[in-house]
Amino acid sequence: MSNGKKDAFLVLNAGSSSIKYAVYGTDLTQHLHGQVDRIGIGPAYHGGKKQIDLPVEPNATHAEVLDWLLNHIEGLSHELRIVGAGHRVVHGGREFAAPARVTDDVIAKLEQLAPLAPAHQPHNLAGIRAVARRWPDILQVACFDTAFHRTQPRIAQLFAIPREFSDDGVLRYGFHGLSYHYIATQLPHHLDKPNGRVIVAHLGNGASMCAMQNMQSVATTMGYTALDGLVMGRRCGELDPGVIFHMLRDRGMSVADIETTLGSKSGLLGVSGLSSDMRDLLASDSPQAAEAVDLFAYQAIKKIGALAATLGGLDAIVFTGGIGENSAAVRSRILQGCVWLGAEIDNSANAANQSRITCAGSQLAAHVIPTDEEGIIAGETRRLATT
Ligand SMILES: Nc1ncnc2c1ncn2[C@@H]1O[C@H](COP(=O)(O)OP(=O)(O)O)[C@@H](O)[C@H]1O
Ligand SMILES: CC(=O)OP(=O)(O)O
Ligand SMILES: [Mg+2]
Repeated sequence: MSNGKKDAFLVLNAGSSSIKYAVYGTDLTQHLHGQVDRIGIGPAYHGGKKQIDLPVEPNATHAEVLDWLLNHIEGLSHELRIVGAGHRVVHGGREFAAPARVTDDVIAKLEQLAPLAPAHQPHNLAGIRAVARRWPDILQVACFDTAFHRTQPRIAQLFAIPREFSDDGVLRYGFHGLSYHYIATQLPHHLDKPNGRVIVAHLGNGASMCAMQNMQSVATTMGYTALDGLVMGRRCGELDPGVIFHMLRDRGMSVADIETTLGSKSGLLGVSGLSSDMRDLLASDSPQAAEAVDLFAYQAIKKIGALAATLGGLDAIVFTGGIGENSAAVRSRILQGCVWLGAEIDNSANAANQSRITCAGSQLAAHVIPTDEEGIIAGETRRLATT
């Protein structure tokens, strides 16, 4: 405490279409929490019960939104003194298997990983730099999306390419690890068999699944980058690598064109031709929007089948992330494809976003658990601040 102000930690979580923030006391009491979403479409701010359109252009960048947000947070938190900041950093590569204090050397290493997470890492690093400018000399902690998946067995991390690549770190790292870490801490409060065979589906603008056994990651759908796996808002997910040769050779596309096409013009946006936002697609009567939603559900069902096979069966599935937490329609579509695994959906529990959305006695339990990446980052920031 200084000047009557209470010490506090700021948490920033920059996703591909959102920036979430929170401010916690040193006892981890949450003082503020909010987010700007729909970045790139028409940013809107939600904080507490307030939802406002931002005083920025509809196509405002993450950097412009961040600038507005830090001013806004400072305005809201004048009784607090920011003494540390924790950041979500999407790619930690091979080196960062645990949260790290940010130093110039750490920033340089994270910068090198930025090409592997172009929709995230630059925003994560911009957040670190913006905080350093505003609150020089405070402790900053980087918490990695990749770290939770380091428990995957080697076989789950390997691509079937020549060994020299894997030896150099071309491996399935997996992402959304802060979300999976939080959900793992919640499984004992929700599931009958928290140590059993569980698939957690983090369905947001980026989407992935994690197969857990004993609450640890044993397999995941994202890979070396966050492009692999499920259909996402703007990312293609699983793709035959031959399509890339076709784009290069037969369409004369550059590497940069291909990266933009697969990383920000594909997924729900590319298939629907309408929007990357699931809410827009569900509200639309266009056949292309319906096909995009069909493909999203189809790929999710397919990946559940594959992950359930690696687990040798399935006890529970947990939905989280913007779509997973809020869309009864999408959860219902996915669970209809899990009847063979013993899912009996409870439609009224599902419509109400309740914690358990399958009937009592359903062989496969399905749950909705809101994620809290910010809470995990705050805990880690305090841990590093006090050790
Ligand atoms: N009520 C809803 N129904 C369907 N989809 C929703 C709903 N609320 C949010 N979403 C979806 O969640 C996505 C954002 O998820 P979120 O996990 O917050 O994103 P990010 O990946 O940027 O962290 C939006 O693009 C939108 O498609
Ligand atoms: C890794 C990733 O896809 O994150 P997000 O869902 O926040 O875009
Ligand atoms: Mg996210």
